[in-house]
Amino acid sequence: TQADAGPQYVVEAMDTEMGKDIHTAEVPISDYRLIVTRDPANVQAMLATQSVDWDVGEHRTDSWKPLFGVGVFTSRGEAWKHSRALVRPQFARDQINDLDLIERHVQQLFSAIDRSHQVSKEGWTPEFDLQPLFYNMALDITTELIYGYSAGSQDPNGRAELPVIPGYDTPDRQNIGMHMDAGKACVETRGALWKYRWLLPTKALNAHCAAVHKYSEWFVRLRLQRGDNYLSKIESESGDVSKKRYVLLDELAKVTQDPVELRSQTLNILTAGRDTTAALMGWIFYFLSRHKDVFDKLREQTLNSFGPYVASDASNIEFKELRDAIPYMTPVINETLRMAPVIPLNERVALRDTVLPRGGGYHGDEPIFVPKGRQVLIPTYAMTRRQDLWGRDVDVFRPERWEEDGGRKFGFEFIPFGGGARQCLGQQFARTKAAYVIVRFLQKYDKIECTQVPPDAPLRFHHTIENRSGSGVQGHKLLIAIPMNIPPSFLESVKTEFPNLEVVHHDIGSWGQTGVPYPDEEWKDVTILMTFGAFPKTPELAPKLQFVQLISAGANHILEQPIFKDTKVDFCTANGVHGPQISEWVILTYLSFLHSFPYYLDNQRQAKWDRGKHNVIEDSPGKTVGILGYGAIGRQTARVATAMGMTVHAYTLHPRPTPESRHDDSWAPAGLGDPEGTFPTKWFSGPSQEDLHTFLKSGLDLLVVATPLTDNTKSLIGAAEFEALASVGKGRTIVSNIARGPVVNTGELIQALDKGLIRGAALDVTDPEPLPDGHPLWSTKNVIITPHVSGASTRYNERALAILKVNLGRYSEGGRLVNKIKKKRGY
Ligand code: HEM
Repeated sequence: TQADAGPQYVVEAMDTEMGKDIHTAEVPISDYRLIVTRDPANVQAMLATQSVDWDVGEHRTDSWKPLFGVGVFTSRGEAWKHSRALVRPQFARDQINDLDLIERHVQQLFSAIDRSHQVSKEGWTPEFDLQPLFYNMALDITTELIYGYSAGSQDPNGRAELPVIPGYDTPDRQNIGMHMDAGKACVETRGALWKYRWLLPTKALNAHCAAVHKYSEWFVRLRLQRGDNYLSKIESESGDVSKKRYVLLDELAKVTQDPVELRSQTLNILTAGRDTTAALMGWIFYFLSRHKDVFDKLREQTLNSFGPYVASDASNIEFKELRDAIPYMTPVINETLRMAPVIPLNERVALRDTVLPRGGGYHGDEPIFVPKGRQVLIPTYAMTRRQDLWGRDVDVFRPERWEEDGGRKFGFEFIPFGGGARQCLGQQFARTKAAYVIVRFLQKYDKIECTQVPPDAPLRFHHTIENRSGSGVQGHKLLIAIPMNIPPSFLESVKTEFPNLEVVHHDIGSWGQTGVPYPDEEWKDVTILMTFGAFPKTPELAPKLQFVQLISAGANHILEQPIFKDTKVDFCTANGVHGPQISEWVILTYLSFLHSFPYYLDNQRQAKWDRGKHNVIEDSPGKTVGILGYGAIGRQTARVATAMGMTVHAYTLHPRPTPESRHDDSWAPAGLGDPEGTFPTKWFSGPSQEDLHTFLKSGLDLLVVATPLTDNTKSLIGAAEFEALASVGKGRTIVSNIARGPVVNTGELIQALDKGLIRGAALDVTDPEPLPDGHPLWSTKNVIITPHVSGASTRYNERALAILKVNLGRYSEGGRLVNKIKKKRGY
């Protein structure tokens, strides 16, 4: 679906188009018919009791085969039986739940967090996305379990050295995750377009398949060359040689020596085991961060059983205890899987003419005929959203439901791990791994806070095995072409959070530079660009470009660029970078007037001790600031002014009558600005001069001009407006312009100051600009002028990069980009 929420769409479509009590339907899709059933009785028949009549469809098997070969996950019929018999015994062994292995990788996860996210004095790390870290960790654990050596994605510098196989290049451990993800993305598109898959280009898919195969083949070759138990005896990355380790490839090679079979079976397990558990852990922490009561209860039980965190010692955590010692653990994991089944859609195909037990007849409770070849969609997600099965609070995350009535028993209405003949082989391993990671996390961290806004935004699922958060920039290339140094800590944190995003930085000479010293052919892979105004020579050179993050708060300078005008590329501004420094400038100059600072500074220059003006000094509590244009700068100014005891009046072009309409979802540094729009006590709006004057006559001590310069705002503040201010303010208003010079009519401003209609003017911008020598404004009384510098701050770059990071996160989640420019409007 457009919203990329296929599983939810199935529920909504069934509920609205058929009714909440209809659970099985046949739907025509283009030129074929599909059965959808969320009836556990039918699901049980297909997966278990009548499984001989059913198998997975060729969409699944044939679309996956190029990438992972024929294995337990990608085969049907006899080939599947053979595969299952080969790998199943491995999962019955306790050694597969190797807690030492998991512990080492959990420690690397903690180190990755510590490296990139400095803890504040209050003990909090900055906000970051855990999901990609879980993907890395799961990749490392699964590759080590399967091949003996981990991909080392969490700690590339700490990778164990590989032996040399003469004539074979060592495998590309750096990029295996990226190739798997990008290959999977191609496979999914092929699967979705199944009949028309021949329309799709195959070059990228072939390249990813070749890279994934080559990776696996290298280990298979090593094992076959060096013989039995070679892999399990190699020194583990911890340097521990004392214990014989479990390595899946070692064990499988005792049964078959066919290199293609070994490659395919191990890759099948690698894909089945990696993304699923990573996504599950992501969802668990998704819910824990939103449910403090659950977090606290689980943490209390964890500490009671295993004590507080000791980095070097996890030896008291036993496999069995993980299951039994923390009663709340299974309810939390189950409830997560109910709310967010990692595989929300499954399917089967009828191998022969057959029946499903329910869905037919007038009341829908009689069997239905299913002809051979008909595909049946099993919306796992829809079954765990049925109120009649789970209760009215079905949409609420409540682990306690699993503890009620002596513990909830479940059947085929809860099948996150499938069921029957093809039930997941890794369920135990996945649950152990998830429980172990939770225990170590809760031992180490006493709180976790969700920073998503709003925290209860709808869940988004995709039809494939993944949690949408944080993984969506895999295979992307970010080019940063800006005139600034990028702190290594920033690059490091981007690497950690978006491990498969390629980042290239060009420190171009100046803001004005339009070209990037970047060969034309290199542009072709760039998908994300950060710049002020440096673009490829033609849009065609960057065909994959998806979004551009500008480092400026405005976009006037790019409106005529073909890449802006003529393409669908999204553009985002750095709106919000200026809030803190410009609001400080506004208050600084305002207080300078109140505290007679220009007078005292002049005296100081002349070494003159003269208290002359002290009896006219004022302070600001109780005074009123009017903010013309309530955007990022205005909102931060309102925050500071409110803290000083001032009253805030806001003016916006369009009315903001409801609390929602006062919200602002553009970027602001954490804890700053006024995202909710709650500081103004009065809100004015309207396009006419009369509307504007109503605002100006509201008794303003300070008027902050913070509106963009457009044809409509040119000379917006002129003689009539100064009169309006004076009619109520009696000459007490100070006008502060931090917008653009032409918004205020310069000649009429000078007259207003001369006539005493306003008390003073603080101008960071003038018209003309730069203000020429001898211009009368220089010598007008009660004016403070600075040369367009209020937006400068040593922290500008840091904030611009923070916006980029927010947008990388949002883009990767498929979410709405922050500060996105509406192209028609131009800002
Ligand atoms: C939260 C974690 C996991 C979930 C939710 C999950 C879910 C599933 C589901 C729903 C199926 C059945 C597919 C079908 O009916 O066609 C399945 C199959 C399978 N899973 Fe998992 N899985 C998880 C973790 C793992 C892990 C960690 C491994 C291995 C290390 C694994 C190995 C397999 C294999 C080999 C199959 C194929 C079984 C067959 O077709 O015979 N899974 N999994």
